[in-house]
Amino acid sequence: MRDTTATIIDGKAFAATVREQVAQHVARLKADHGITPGLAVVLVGEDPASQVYVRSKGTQTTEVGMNSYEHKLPADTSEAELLALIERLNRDLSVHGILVQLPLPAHLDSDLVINAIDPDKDVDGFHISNVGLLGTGQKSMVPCTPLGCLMMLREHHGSLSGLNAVVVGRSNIVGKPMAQLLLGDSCTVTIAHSRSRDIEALCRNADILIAAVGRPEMIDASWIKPGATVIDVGINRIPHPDQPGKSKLVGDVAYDSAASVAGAITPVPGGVGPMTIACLLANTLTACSRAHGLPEPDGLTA
Ligand SMILES: Nc1nc2c(c(=O)[nH]1)N[C@@H](CN(C=O)c1ccc(C(=O)N[C@@H](CCC(=O)O)C(=O)O)cc1)CN2
Repeated sequence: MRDTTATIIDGKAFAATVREQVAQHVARLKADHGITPGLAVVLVGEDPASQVYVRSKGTQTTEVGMNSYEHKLPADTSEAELLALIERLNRDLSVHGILVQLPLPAHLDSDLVINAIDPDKDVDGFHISNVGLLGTGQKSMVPCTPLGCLMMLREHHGSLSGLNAVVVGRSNIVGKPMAQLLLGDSCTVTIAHSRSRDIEALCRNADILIAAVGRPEMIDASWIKPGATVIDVGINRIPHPDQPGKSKLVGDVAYDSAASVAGAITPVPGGVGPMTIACLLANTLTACSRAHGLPEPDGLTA
């Protein structure tokens, strides 16, 4: 083990700079073209974490000068009602971005709902057209969490070309698009998952390790190559070890252990999470610029 500790990649501070850049572009869009980007967020049901995220999205959208449209629907909303709302938002010219907060209640088919969103307004980048465009290296809307990770990696490393990147987790919303983005930046990419053989050895080969499995503190120092950059996407609430009845937020990485070996690491909270919403604002600005045939903001897309 090295006796140094890792550089902390401060996602909270980075997200503030992204929001500032978005705000400056929005001010220019208003002043020069009389355009205000609009983001519609749809929440179905009362999942407490989703309510917090949706509130935060609304507040941050208005703080950067965009219009925020919140649609809160009851948990028993039918698929037909939800699809009708999406259709209305697709046609609404004041709405440039549409996001349906996940997870949806179990009776709703998430794939069907997401694929009903106009791909040009799909600021989550989850629509099958955007998935295909990203996978073939074409211009698309890019999922917010992986985009935030990529921005932090580019800022920390400069070029990522030729680096070994291991993504632990193969979800459609983080693992797979993250791997595509790293490939786009010329990394050598491995996607590891629960069935991977000797997953620790795979990870120890990584110059860049992305943890996106949703298992609290699964990855410790013994999985990490000395000096590697570790990006922790996990957000897991566990019982607080010292305060009975309270909970604590941890990532997929055992932070103290990992930080003793890694070269750089994102904390939880305050790492990837804040970048997710900042990138949602960046994507809304991108969608608005494209809709009006205006140049896309530099440094805010993949
Ligand atoms: N339609 C979508 N649904 C969901 C997404 C998404 O990108 N699109 N991602 C997650 C939830 N999420 C945004 O929606 C999100 C999660 C976490 C954070 C965040 O800032 N986390 C903080 C800690 C917050 C806390 O104390 O609980 C941090 O990590 O510092 C922002 C957004 C699932 N659904």
